[in-house]
Amino acid sequence: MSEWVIGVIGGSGLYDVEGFEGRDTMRVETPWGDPSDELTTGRIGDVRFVFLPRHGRGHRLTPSHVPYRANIDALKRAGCTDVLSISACGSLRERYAPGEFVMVDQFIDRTFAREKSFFGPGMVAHVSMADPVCERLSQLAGDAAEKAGVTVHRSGTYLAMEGPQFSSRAESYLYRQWECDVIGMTNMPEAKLAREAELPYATMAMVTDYDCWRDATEAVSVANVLEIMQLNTAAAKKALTELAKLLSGVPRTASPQAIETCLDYALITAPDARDPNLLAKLDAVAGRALKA
Ligand SMILES: CSC[C@H]1O[C@H](OP(=O)(O)O)[C@H](O)[C@@H]1O
Ligand SMILES: Nc1ncnc2[nH]cnc12
Repeated sequence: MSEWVIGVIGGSGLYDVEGFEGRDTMRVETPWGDPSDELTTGRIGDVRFVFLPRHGRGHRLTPSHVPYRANIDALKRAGCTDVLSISACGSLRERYAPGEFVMVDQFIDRTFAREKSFFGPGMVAHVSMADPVCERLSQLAGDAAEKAGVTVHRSGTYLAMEGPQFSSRAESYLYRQWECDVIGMTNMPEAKLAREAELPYATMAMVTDYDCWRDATEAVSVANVLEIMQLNTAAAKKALTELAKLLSGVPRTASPQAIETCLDYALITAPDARDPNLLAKLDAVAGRALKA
């Protein structure tokens, strides 16, 4: 595997990426239903990208209704080697200001109304989420965002809440006590599913607001998120161009965290206890490990 194929999941405000050469769209069917939208493929320079708007074009899907399993399966079927999430988030820290980007390196998952695994009765797997993001991809995307002129924080804990309502002040204070740095509604279970699919995943979180803990600022609203998002998405698009430049001519090697083979240590169900129907659904995400 030597070519990079970067899957990009665009969040709120990022529904398309102009500037792909050889742009094409494709509908991908998955055993987990339809993904949020068509995939858009193309190249920036000589690097291949596959773009998927998380909430669908027109922002039709709530965070609870995003088909996370179908999205990750579709990106895997489309040949992605790595997946970059570009997401809006609220800041829980004074020093992470609106307009700045945070390369998330940890998550706390407080979502509760979503399918969180490709596995289940008849094929059980337990992947490690100790280090939930691909450090190499995170570093590269952070470097690219800096080259695009953005202030980038290289670590941060992302609290994933169910939504769709924003947090109460008491919740916002609590998450600060838990030492979370940013808050959003979507990157879990996405990161878990990417790991199950052996896809290196990183989150470029674009700060849009201070949630509702900060006395000096009005509480988050969609209006102020969208205002900042317009600036942030322009920067995110520039960052993708810079990422392509960084990857250009660099052969892809396996991730230093061996994410592409993590299922070798995760599958636990005995071969004769496996459910053939579930195995068939797992063809894209776990086909490599199940054949081994
Ligand atoms: C429009 S504000 C709340 C919304 O924005 C974030 O979405 P995404 O992560 O897809 O950029 C947040 O998680 C909420 O879904
Ligand atoms: N304050 C916030 N809480 C949850 N999700 C968000 N997305 C953008 N800002 C947010």
